[in-house]
Amino acid sequence: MNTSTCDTCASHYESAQPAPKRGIWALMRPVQQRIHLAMGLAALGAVSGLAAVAVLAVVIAQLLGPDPRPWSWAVLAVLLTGASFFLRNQAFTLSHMAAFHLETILRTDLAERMARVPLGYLLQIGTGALTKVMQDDVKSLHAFVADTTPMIGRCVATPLATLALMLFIDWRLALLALGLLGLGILTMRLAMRDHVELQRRYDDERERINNAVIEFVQAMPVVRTFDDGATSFGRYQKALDGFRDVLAKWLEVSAVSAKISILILGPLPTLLALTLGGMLLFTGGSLDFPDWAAALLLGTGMAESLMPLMWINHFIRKASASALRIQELQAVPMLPVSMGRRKPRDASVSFEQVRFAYEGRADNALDGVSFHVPAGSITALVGPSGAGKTTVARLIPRFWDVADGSVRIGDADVRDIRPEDLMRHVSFVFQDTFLFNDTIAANIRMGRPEATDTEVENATRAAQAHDFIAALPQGYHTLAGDRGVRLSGGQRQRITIARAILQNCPVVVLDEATAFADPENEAAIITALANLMRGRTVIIIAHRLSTIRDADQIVVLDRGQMVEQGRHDDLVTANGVYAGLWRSYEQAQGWTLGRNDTNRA
Ligand SMILES: Nc1ncnc2c1ncn2[C@@H]1O[C@H](COP(=O)(O)OP(=O)(O)OP(=O)(O)O)[C@@H](O)[C@H]1O
Repeated sequence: MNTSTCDTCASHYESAQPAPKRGIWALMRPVQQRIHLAMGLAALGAVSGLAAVAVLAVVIAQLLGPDPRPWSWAVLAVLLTGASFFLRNQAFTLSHMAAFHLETILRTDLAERMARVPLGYLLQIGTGALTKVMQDDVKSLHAFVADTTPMIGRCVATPLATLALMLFIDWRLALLALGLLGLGILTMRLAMRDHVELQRRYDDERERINNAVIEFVQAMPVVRTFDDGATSFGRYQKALDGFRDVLAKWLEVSAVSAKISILILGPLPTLLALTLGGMLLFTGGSLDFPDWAAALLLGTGMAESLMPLMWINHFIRKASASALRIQELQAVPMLPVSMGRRKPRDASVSFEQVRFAYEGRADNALDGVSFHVPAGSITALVGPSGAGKTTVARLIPRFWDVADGSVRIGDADVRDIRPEDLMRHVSFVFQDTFLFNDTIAANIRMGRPEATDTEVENATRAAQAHDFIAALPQGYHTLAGDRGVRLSGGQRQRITIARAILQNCPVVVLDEATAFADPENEAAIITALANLMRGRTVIIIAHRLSTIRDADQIVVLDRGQMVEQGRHDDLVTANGVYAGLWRSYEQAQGWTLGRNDTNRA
């Protein structure tokens, strides 16, 4: 993206920097030392446990010897067992602390990034996908660091340490146990053949089910008005069938070998092999009883200690997928923060040769758009659907940055204005009003946190919202938002207007604010908007052309270009695009009245 027209932007999009390392281990780097320590402690705990078993074998040897006084060895076995518990416990405490720390780091980092990536990007990916990454994926990484990393330490250390001890005790029995272990690993690999492909298909099918469920639930009100839900339920059912097929295939491919590997890696086959092999050596006189007992005690668990690797692999894959999604979000280029700190000189707004294209679109959404909005005047953006009106409105608060040209407020390029200053100069009333899960007063106060109760009430009265708020069970202290009271679309809009009035910015951008209001609400909203617009520079998108008849200036857009500019009467006389839109608008109004008249007749 070209930022050359921005005078003093110090930083460029971060994508210009070399791509950082990807993957789960790269993401865990901030807590890497603690994780390594946790893995080391877990490994040491496993080795202590094995050492305790080996010492028990010495105790047995002592008991069978000529002078049976094994007490000091018994005490050592107890101490080693205690040490094993302690080290295991420490490893888990450490890994859990690392997990919490990593979770805090990731959540803070993602939240800070989300505050700086283009708002338009957030709109594009949608809140569902964003929530999944910030909640589920971060949680899955937490679980991996907390529970799986110490397990990896143990799984690696146990078979190695057992093998070393076995080799020390009797190399022949060690080789016997190793042979079984090899056989187990071989069948395990057989069970996991085609695993990568099947896992990919499994993940895909799961994703399809998730999407089908979301679609099924979200689209329910729409679907049910057209059919009985059979279409979307059909898609859901199909996704379930696909999932079942993958599972069946997986079972078919791996069931037998998985069972065999579980059997081989279980303790019994090794026990049996070591008993029979040991018996032969013992009766042949080349193995004494204590060594045999030690090999039996140690070797039995060697193969079994590999079993967790089967599911650890699954955890690593799951956490890696989460890590990649988190890193994708982290890689979104952030809007450059201005070092210029320019302040707008006045409340005028101008677009200068603005060109802008949405990512992935070959055509320009705006192409060379220039217009000037003098301070304190009202400019209406008009044009057919897809002309670029919303894009113009969204470039002012930097939902995106322009590709060429500039958007200026009081002669300062918006990219040179600090975000806080931009917020202080421009307020926005968009269609999709969002209310936080907090009291109505707190929602309005977001416009100016230090505002007094009287100021909040005055703004609310000007926004025609005081009466309905006062009538709510807890008045201004009623909860709004997700878990709060249900407010109508028009009521929510008036709360947003109150927020903007309280914010008291010299420039106001309105996006079709009255589009969905019912007649009663509409009258209230028009009064509220008139109060908001008074004395301010206003840029308004309104489909209902009657509301903008008196605008100081109408900017007519068509296919991303400004095709006309002027006052209503002049544009109607000019008989161009606006005149056509106006005629259609009047006809639509007339059609409605005509129908009503007919009905009445
Ligand atoms: N997020 C987006 N990603 C890709 N293209 C987009 C996006 N938003 C808008 N567009 C495209 O940019 C062009 C201008 O869209 P814009 O929403 O600004 O038009 P509009 O005049 O506000 O339309 P409407 O009156 O229907 O809301 C259209 O071609 C549209 O398809």
